[in-house]
Amino acid sequence: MFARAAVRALNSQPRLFSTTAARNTKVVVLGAGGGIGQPLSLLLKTDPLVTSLNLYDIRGAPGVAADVSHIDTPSEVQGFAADKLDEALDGVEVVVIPAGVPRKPGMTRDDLFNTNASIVRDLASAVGRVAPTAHILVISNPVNSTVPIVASTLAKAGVYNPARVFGVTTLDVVRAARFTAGLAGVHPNDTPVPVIGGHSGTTIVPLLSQSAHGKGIKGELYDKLIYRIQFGGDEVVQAKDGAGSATLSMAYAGATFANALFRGLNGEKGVVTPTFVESPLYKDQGIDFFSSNVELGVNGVEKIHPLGPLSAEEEKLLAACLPELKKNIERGRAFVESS
Ligand SMILES: NC(=O)c1ccc[n+]([C@@H]2O[C@H](COP(=O)([O-])OP(=O)(O)OC[C@H]3O[C@@H](n4cnc5c(N)ncnc54)[C@H](O)[C@@H]3O)[C@@H](O)[C@H]2O)c1
Ligand SMILES: O=C(O)C[C@H](O)C(=O)O
Repeated sequence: MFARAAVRALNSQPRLFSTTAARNTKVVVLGAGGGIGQPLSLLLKTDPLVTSLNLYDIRGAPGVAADVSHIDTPSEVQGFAADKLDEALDGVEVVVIPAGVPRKPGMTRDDLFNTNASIVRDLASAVGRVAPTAHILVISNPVNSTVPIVASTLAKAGVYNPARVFGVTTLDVVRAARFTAGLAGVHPNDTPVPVIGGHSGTTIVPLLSQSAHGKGIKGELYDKLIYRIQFGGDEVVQAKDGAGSATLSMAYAGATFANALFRGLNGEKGVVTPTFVESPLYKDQGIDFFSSNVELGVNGVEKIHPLGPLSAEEEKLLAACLPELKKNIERGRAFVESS
Protein backbone atom coordinates (compact mmCIF):
# COMPACT_ATOMS: atom_id res chain seq x y z
CA MET A 1 0.00 0.00 0.00
CA PHE A 2 2.73 2.46 0.95
CA ALA A 3 6.13 2.96 -0.60
CA ARG A 4 8.69 1.49 1.81
CA ALA A 5 11.61 3.84 1.81
CA ALA A 6 15.06 2.64 2.75
CA VAL A 7 16.46 3.41 6.19
CA ARG A 8 16.71 7.15 6.44
CA ALA A 9 19.83 8.96 7.52
CA LEU A 10 20.11 12.10 9.62
CA ASN A 11 17.99 14.98 8.40
CA SER A 12 16.11 13.00 5.79
CA GLN A 13 12.35 13.30 5.58
CA PRO A 14 10.62 10.59 7.68
CA ARG A 15 8.20 8.47 5.61
CA LEU A 16 5.32 6.09 6.24
CA PHE A 17 6.27 3.18 6.82
CA SER A 18 9.96 2.48 6.83
CA THR A 19 10.83 -0.81 8.46
CA THR A 20 13.71 -3.26 8.56
CA ALA A 21 12.32 -6.18 10.56
CA ALA A 22 9.22 -7.52 12.26
CA ARG A 23 8.69 -6.62 15.93
CA ASN A 24 5.91 -7.01 18.47
CA THR A 25 4.58 -3.65 19.57
CA LYS A 26 1.44 -3.16 21.61
CA VAL A 27 -0.04 0.29 21.05
CA VAL A 28 -3.05 2.18 22.43
CA VAL A 29 -4.71 5.26 20.95
CA LEU A 30 -6.47 7.45 23.56
CA GLY A 31 -9.06 9.52 21.69
CA ALA A 32 -9.44 6.96 18.92
CA GLY A 33 -12.99 8.02 18.07
CA GLY A 34 -12.03 11.55 17.03
CA GLY A 35 -11.11 13.35 13.84
CA ILE A 36 -7.43 12.40 14.24
CA GLY A 37 -8.00 9.22 16.21
CA GLN A 38 -9.94 7.42 13.48
CA PRO A 39 -7.55 7.84 10.53
CA LEU A 40 -4.57 7.45 12.88
CA SER A 41 -5.99 4.11 14.05
CA LEU A 42 -6.45 3.11 10.41
CA LEU A 43 -2.81 3.94 9.62
CA LEU A 44 -1.50 2.18 12.74
CA LYS A 45 -3.49 -0.91 11.72
CA THR A 46 -1.48 -0.97 8.49
CA ASP A 47 1.89 -0.45 10.22
CA PRO A 48 3.81 -3.75 10.01
CA LEU A 49 5.55 -3.05 13.34
CA VAL A 50 2.27 -2.93 15.30
CA THR A 51 1.03 -6.30 16.53
CA SER A 52 -1.68 -5.21 18.93
CA LEU A 53 -3.79 -2.06 18.70
CA ASN A 54 -6.10 -0.93 21.51
CA LEU A 55 -8.56 1.87 20.74
CA TYR A 56 -10.00 3.93 23.60
CA ASP A 57 -12.26 6.98 23.69
CA ILE A 58 -14.98 8.35 25.95
CA ARG A 59 -17.28 7.64 23.00
CA GLY A 60 -17.22 5.54 19.87
CA ALA A 61 -14.02 3.50 20.19
CA PRO A 62 -15.63 0.02 20.01
CA GLY A 63 -17.24 0.97 16.67
CA VAL A 64 -13.99 2.31 15.25
CA ALA A 65 -12.21 -0.83 16.46
CA ALA A 66 -14.77 -3.16 14.84
CA ASP A 67 -14.36 -1.29 11.56
CA VAL A 68 -10.55 -1.08 11.56
CA SER A 69 -10.20 -4.71 12.73
CA HIS A 70 -11.46 -6.00 9.37
CA ILE A 71 -8.38 -4.67 7.57
CA ASP A 72 -6.31 -7.65 6.46
CA THR A 73 -3.09 -6.95 8.30
CA PRO A 74 -1.87 -9.25 11.10
CA SER A 75 -2.34 -6.91 14.11
CA GLU A 76 -5.13 -7.57 16.62
CA VAL A 77 -7.51 -4.66 17.35
CA GLN A 78 -9.66 -4.18 20.45
CA GLY A 79 -12.03 -1.34 21.28
CA PHE A 80 -12.60 -0.02 24.80
CA ALA A 81 -15.58 1.96 26.09
CA ALA A 82 -15.32 5.02 28.37
CA ASP A 83 -15.14 3.02 31.63
CA LYS A 84 -12.42 0.67 30.36
CA LEU A 85 -9.34 2.93 30.36
CA ASP A 86 -7.26 0.69 32.64
CA GLU A 87 -8.02 -2.36 30.48
CA ALA A 88 -7.07 -0.41 27.35
CA LEU A 89 -3.69 0.51 28.88
CA ASP A 90 -2.88 -2.94 30.21
CA GLY A 91 0.51 -4.11 28.90
CA VAL A 92 0.92 -1.39 26.24
CA GLU A 93 4.36 -0.18 25.22
CA VAL A 94 3.32 2.90 23.25
CA VAL A 95 0.48 5.30 24.11
CA VAL A 96 -0.66 7.82 21.48
CA ILE A 97 -2.85 10.68 22.78
CA PRO A 98 -4.99 12.69 20.35
CA ALA A 99 -7.77 13.19 22.96
CA GLY A 100 -9.10 16.70 23.45
CA VAL A 101 -10.88 19.52 21.71
CA PRO A 102 -9.61 21.13 18.47
CA ARG A 103 -9.56 24.84 17.56
CA LYS A 104 -12.23 26.90 15.83
CA PRO A 105 -11.46 29.99 13.73
CA GLY A 106 -10.22 32.88 15.89
CA MET A 107 -8.78 30.63 18.60
CA THR A 108 -5.13 30.03 19.45
CA ARG A 109 -3.91 26.63 20.59
CA ASP A 110 -3.46 28.16 24.04
CA ASP A 111 -7.23 28.78 24.13
CA LEU A 112 -7.63 24.98 24.27
CA PHE A 113 -5.67 24.79 27.54
CA ASN A 114 -8.63 25.04 29.91
CA THR A 115 -10.32 21.99 28.40
CA ASN A 116 -7.40 19.87 27.28
CA ALA A 117 -5.05 20.28 30.26
CA SER A 118 -7.23 18.19 32.56
CA ILE A 119 -8.00 15.60 29.86
CA VAL A 120 -4.28 15.07 29.25
CA ARG A 121 -3.39 15.14 32.97
CA ASP A 122 -5.99 12.49 33.79
CA LEU A 123 -4.92 10.24 30.91
CA ALA A 124 -1.23 10.63 31.85
CA SER A 125 -2.08 9.77 35.44
CA ALA A 126 -3.77 6.54 34.30
CA VAL A 127 -0.76 5.67 32.10
CA GLY A 128 1.55 6.27 35.08
CA ARG A 129 -0.53 3.90 37.19
CA VAL A 130 -1.21 1.10 34.68
CA ALA A 131 1.62 1.31 32.11
CA PRO A 132 4.41 3.28 33.83
CA THR A 133 7.12 2.22 31.37
CA ALA A 134 5.16 3.08 28.22
CA HIS A 135 6.34 5.63 25.67
CA ILE A 136 3.81 8.48 25.41
CA LEU A 137 3.22 10.42 22.18
CA VAL A 138 1.30 13.63 22.88
CA ILE A 139 -0.74 15.09 20.02
CA SER A 140 -3.37 17.03 22.05
CA ASN A 141 -2.89 20.80 21.97
CA PRO A 142 -1.40 23.03 23.16
CA VAL A 143 1.56 20.64 22.79
CA ASN A 144 3.95 23.22 24.31
CA SER A 145 1.97 22.85 27.56
CA THR A 146 0.48 19.34 27.35
CA VAL A 147 3.93 17.69 27.17
CA PRO A 148 5.05 19.39 30.42
CA ILE A 149 1.67 18.38 31.90
CA VAL A 150 2.36 14.71 31.07
CA ALA A 151 5.93 14.95 32.39
CA SER A 152 4.89 16.65 35.66
CA THR A 153 2.00 14.22 36.19
CA LEU A 154 4.30 11.22 35.77
CA ALA A 155 6.94 12.89 37.99
CA LYS A 156 4.32 13.40 40.71
CA ALA A 157 3.59 9.66 40.50
CA GLY A 158 7.34 8.89 40.67
CA VAL A 159 7.45 7.23 37.23
CA TYR A 160 8.67 9.98 34.86
CA ASN A 161 11.37 8.99 32.38
CA PRO A 162 12.23 11.89 30.03
CA ALA A 163 13.35 9.42 27.35
CA ARG A 164 9.76 8.24 26.98
CA VAL A 165 7.64 11.39 26.60
CA PHE A 166 7.33 13.00 23.15
CA GLY A 167 5.36 15.94 21.79
CA VAL A 168 4.44 15.10 18.21
CA THR A 169 5.62 18.04 16.07
CA THR A 170 5.91 15.95 12.89
CA LEU A 171 3.10 17.86 11.17
CA ASP A 172 5.36 20.93 11.13
CA VAL A 173 8.10 18.82 9.52
CA VAL A 174 5.64 17.40 6.98
CA ARG A 175 4.34 20.88 6.11
CA ALA A 176 7.84 22.33 5.85
CA ALA A 177 8.88 19.62 3.37
CA ARG A 178 5.67 19.86 1.35
CA PHE A 179 5.60 23.67 1.09
CA THR A 180 9.34 23.93 0.38
CA ALA A 181 9.11 21.21 -2.29
CA GLY A 182 6.24 23.10 -3.93
CA LEU A 183 8.30 26.28 -4.18
CA ALA A 184 11.52 24.56 -5.26
CA GLY A 185 9.73 22.32 -7.77
CA VAL A 186 11.21 19.10 -6.35
CA HIS A 187 9.93 15.96 -4.60
CA PRO A 188 9.14 16.39 -0.85
CA ASN A 189 11.37 13.35 -0.14
CA ASP A 190 14.28 15.49 -1.30
CA THR A 191 13.41 18.51 0.84
CA PRO A 192 13.64 17.54 4.51
CA VAL A 193 13.59 20.68 6.67
CA PRO A 194 14.42 20.42 10.39
CA VAL A 195 11.80 22.30 12.43
CA ILE A 196 12.76 23.20 16.00
CA GLY A 197 11.24 25.00 19.01
CA GLY A 198 7.64 24.21 19.84
CA HIS A 199 4.29 23.64 18.14
CA SER A 200 2.40 26.94 17.87
CA GLY A 201 2.83 29.99 15.67
CA THR A 202 6.09 31.78 16.33
CA THR A 203 7.44 28.94 18.50
CA ILE A 204 7.69 26.88 15.27
CA VAL A 205 11.17 27.56 13.85
CA PRO A 206 11.94 26.00 10.45
CA LEU A 207 15.64 25.74 9.62
CA LEU A 208 15.55 26.33 5.87
CA SER A 209 19.29 27.08 5.88
CA GLN A 210 19.82 23.37 6.65
CA SER A 211 17.70 22.20 3.72
CA ALA A 212 19.33 21.60 0.33
CA HIS A 213 16.40 23.17 -1.54
CA GLY A 214 15.23 25.53 1.23
CA LYS A 215 18.47 27.43 1.63
CA GLY A 216 18.14 29.07 -1.78
CA ILE A 217 14.74 30.62 -0.89
CA LYS A 218 15.24 34.27 0.04
CA GLY A 219 13.50 37.63 0.54
CA GLU A 220 9.73 37.84 0.33
CA LEU A 221 9.41 34.18 -0.70
CA TYR A 222 11.37 33.18 2.43
CA ASP A 223 9.14 35.30 4.69
CA LYS A 224 5.98 33.87 3.15
CA LEU A 225 7.24 30.29 3.42
CA ILE A 226 8.20 30.71 7.09
CA TYR A 227 4.79 32.23 7.83
CA ARG A 228 3.01 29.40 6.03
CA ILE A 229 4.91 26.72 7.99
CA GLN A 230 4.37 28.54 11.31
CA PHE A 231 0.66 29.16 10.67
CA GLY A 232 -0.20 26.11 8.52
CA GLY A 233 -2.56 24.96 11.27
CA ASP A 234 -4.59 28.20 10.97
CA GLU A 235 -4.91 27.65 7.22
CA VAL A 236 -6.71 24.34 7.89
CA VAL A 237 -8.78 25.71 10.80
CA GLN A 238 -10.05 28.55 8.58
CA ALA A 239 -10.77 26.24 5.62
CA LYS A 240 -12.72 23.84 7.88
CA ASP A 241 -14.73 26.86 9.04
CA GLY A 242 -15.70 25.70 12.53
CA ALA A 243 -15.52 21.94 11.89
CA GLY A 244 -12.14 21.53 13.59
CA SER A 245 -8.47 21.51 12.68
CA ALA A 246 -6.06 19.28 10.76
CA THR A 247 -7.03 15.64 11.17
CA LEU A 248 -5.95 13.70 8.06
CA SER A 249 -2.51 15.28 7.65
CA MET A 250 -2.10 14.96 11.43
CA ALA A 251 -3.00 11.27 11.34
CA TYR A 252 -0.34 10.82 8.64
CA ALA A 253 2.19 12.79 10.71
CA GLY A 254 1.30 10.89 13.91
CA ALA A 255 1.61 7.50 12.21
CA THR A 256 4.91 8.58 10.65
CA PHE A 257 6.36 9.62 14.02
CA ALA A 258 5.01 6.46 15.71
CA ASN A 259 6.66 4.32 13.02
CA ALA A 260 9.97 6.13 13.58
CA LEU A 261 9.71 5.34 17.30
CA PHE A 262 8.81 1.68 16.63
CA ARG A 263 11.88 1.41 14.40
CA GLY A 264 14.09 2.93 17.09
CA LEU A 265 12.61 0.60 19.73
CA ASN A 266 13.33 -2.23 17.29
CA GLY A 267 17.04 -1.40 17.44
CA GLU A 268 17.30 0.33 14.10
CA LYS A 269 20.13 2.87 14.11
CA GLY A 270 20.08 6.39 12.68
CA VAL A 271 16.35 7.08 13.13
CA VAL A 272 16.41 10.85 13.59
CA THR A 273 13.46 13.24 13.50
CA PRO A 274 12.39 16.42 15.31
CA THR A 275 10.22 15.93 18.40
CA PHE A 276 9.38 18.04 21.47
CA VAL A 277 11.09 16.42 24.46
CA GLU A 278 12.79 17.33 27.71
CA SER A 279 16.00 18.78 26.34
CA PRO A 280 19.24 20.25 27.65
CA LEU A 281 19.50 22.72 24.75
CA TYR A 282 17.93 25.77 26.47
CA LYS A 283 17.77 24.57 30.09
CA ASP A 284 20.16 27.36 31.06
CA GLN A 285 17.39 29.79 30.05
CA GLY A 286 14.80 27.90 32.10
CA ILE A 287 13.31 26.16 29.04
CA ASP A 288 13.18 22.45 29.84
CA PHE A 289 11.34 21.21 26.73
CA PHE A 290 12.37 21.87 23.17
CA SER A 291 11.87 20.28 19.77
CA SER A 292 14.95 19.44 17.72
CA ASN A 293 16.41 16.49 15.86
CA VAL A 294 16.30 13.52 18.21
CA GLU A 295 17.70 10.06 17.60
CA LEU A 296 15.19 7.40 18.60
CA GLY A 297 16.44 4.07 19.94
CA VAL A 298 15.60 1.09 22.12
CA ASN A 299 15.01 3.32 25.15
CA GLY A 300 13.11 6.05 23.30
CA VAL A 301 15.19 9.26 23.23
CA GLU A 302 18.72 8.04 22.45
CA LYS A 303 20.43 11.32 21.62
CA ILE A 304 19.43 14.97 21.27
CA HIS A 305 21.39 16.44 18.40
CA PRO A 306 22.87 19.94 18.52
CA LEU A 307 21.00 22.47 16.37
CA GLY A 308 23.85 23.03 13.93
CA PRO A 309 24.60 26.41 12.36
CA LEU A 310 21.68 28.87 12.18
CA SER A 311 21.32 31.78 9.76
CA ALA A 312 20.81 35.33 11.05
CA GLU A 313 17.07 35.05 10.20
CA GLU A 314 16.81 31.79 12.15
CA GLU A 315 18.52 33.35 15.18
CA LYS A 316 15.79 36.03 15.09
CA LEU A 317 13.03 33.41 14.80
CA LEU A 318 14.53 31.54 17.74
CA ALA A 319 14.71 34.73 19.83
CA ALA A 320 10.97 35.21 19.24
CA CYS A 321 10.24 31.53 20.01
CA LEU A 322 12.00 31.13 23.37
CA PRO A 323 10.04 33.53 25.65
CA GLU A 324 6.68 32.27 24.34
CA LEU A 325 7.76 28.65 24.71
CA LYS A 326 8.94 29.30 28.27
CA LYS A 327 5.54 30.77 29.17
CA ASN A 328 3.68 27.81 27.64
CA ILE A 329 5.86 25.28 29.49
CA GLU A 330 5.45 27.11 32.80
CA ARG A 331 1.67 27.20 32.35
CA GLY A 332 1.60 23.41 31.92
CA ARG A 333 3.82 22.80 34.93
CA ALA A 334 1.89 25.22 37.17
CA PHE A 335 -1.37 23.48 36.24
CA VAL A 336 -0.12 20.13 37.57
CA GLU A 337 1.47 21.70 40.64
CA SER A 338 -1.83 23.33 41.58
CA SER A 339 -3.92 20.21 40.78
N1 LIG B 1 0.20 17.98 17.53
C1 LIG B 1 -0.35 18.41 16.40
O1 LIG B 1 0.36 18.72 15.44
C2 LIG B 1 -1.83 18.46 16.26
C3 LIG B 1 -2.41 18.55 14.97
C4 LIG B 1 -3.79 18.58 14.86
C5 LIG B 1 -4.59 18.57 16.00
N2 LIG B 1 -4.01 18.48 17.23
C6 LIG B 1 -4.83 18.43 18.45
O2 LIG B 1 -5.34 17.11 18.62
C7 LIG B 1 -6.51 17.15 19.46
C8 LIG B 1 -7.63 16.31 18.84
O3 LIG B 1 -8.06 16.86 17.63
P1 LIG B 1 -9.25 16.17 16.80
O4 LIG B 1 -9.43 16.97 15.57
O5 LIG B 1 -9.05 14.71 16.71
O6 LIG B 1 -10.49 16.45 17.81
P2 LIG B 1 -11.88 15.66 17.89
O7 LIG B 1 -12.79 16.46 18.73
O8 LIG B 1 -12.33 15.27 16.52
O9 LIG B 1 -11.48 14.32 18.64
C9 LIG B 1 -11.06 14.30 19.97
C10 LIG B 1 -11.49 13.00 20.60
O10 LIG B 1 -11.01 12.98 21.93
C11 LIG B 1 -12.00 12.31 22.69
N3 LIG B 1 -11.81 12.58 24.11
C12 LIG B 1 -12.15 13.70 24.81
N4 LIG B 1 -11.82 13.51 26.11
C13 LIG B 1 -11.30 12.28 26.22
C14 LIG B 1 -10.78 11.52 27.28
N5 LIG B 1 -10.75 11.99 28.53
N6 LIG B 1 -10.31 10.28 27.03
C15 LIG B 1 -10.34 9.78 25.79
N7 LIG B 1 -10.82 10.45 24.72
C16 LIG B 1 -11.29 11.68 24.95
C17 LIG B 1 -13.32 12.81 22.14
O11 LIG B 1 -14.39 11.96 22.50
C18 LIG B 1 -13.02 12.81 20.64
O12 LIG B 1 -13.37 11.58 20.05
C19 LIG B 1 -6.85 18.62 19.58
O13 LIG B 1 -6.40 19.10 20.83
C20 LIG B 1 -6.07 19.29 18.46
O14 LIG B 1 -5.77 20.63 18.71
C21 LIG B 1 -2.65 18.44 17.37
O1 LIG C 1 -3.76 24.20 14.26
C1 LIG C 1 -4.25 23.45 15.10
O2 LIG C 1 -4.93 23.86 16.04
C2 LIG C 1 -4.03 21.97 14.97
C3 LIG C 1 -2.60 21.58 14.82
O3 LIG C 1 -1.82 21.99 15.89
C4 LIG C 1 -2.00 21.97 13.50
O4 LIG C 1 -0.86 22.43 13.48
O5 LIG C 1 -2.67 21.78 12.47
